[in-house]
Amino acid sequence: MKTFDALFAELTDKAATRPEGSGTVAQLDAGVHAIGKKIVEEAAEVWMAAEHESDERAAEEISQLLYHLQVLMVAKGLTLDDVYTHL
Ligand SMILES: N=c1c2ncn([C@@H]3O[C@H](COP(=O)(O)OP(=O)(O)OP(=O)(O)O)[C@@H](O)[C@H]3O)c2ncn1[C@@H]1O[C@H](COP(=O)(O)O)[C@@H](O)[C@H]1O
Repeated sequence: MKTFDALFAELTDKAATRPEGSGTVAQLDAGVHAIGKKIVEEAAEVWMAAEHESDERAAEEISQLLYHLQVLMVAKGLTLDDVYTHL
């Protein structure tokens, strides 16, 4: 099972190596504005799933929100430590 830290390492590598067909690379190329809009969309989906759908659906939407937050971190050049220091 993938962890938050392992996903971040994977996305950081994708940004550096830019493999063909990577959705992450496409999002990074779209830029911070587009990634930010995706985060807002995913956050709304988390809310709706938590209030109206199953726990499994809510967990799935949360995983997608975490992914998009990580894409934004990579786009901004933020590290895990930059965030963890505020937890
Ligand atoms: N964990 C994720 C992940 N979660 C969410 N997403 C993306 O976020 C989208 C979720 O969007 P929705 O379900 O809201 O569907 P949608 O609105 O139709 O999506 P779009 O049309 O906006 O793409 C998915 O379609 C994926 O594009 C993810 N994309 C990739 N990963 C992981 O990131 C890693 C790198 O992926 P690639 O860069 O694609 O190789 C791999 O381990 C992947 O499993």
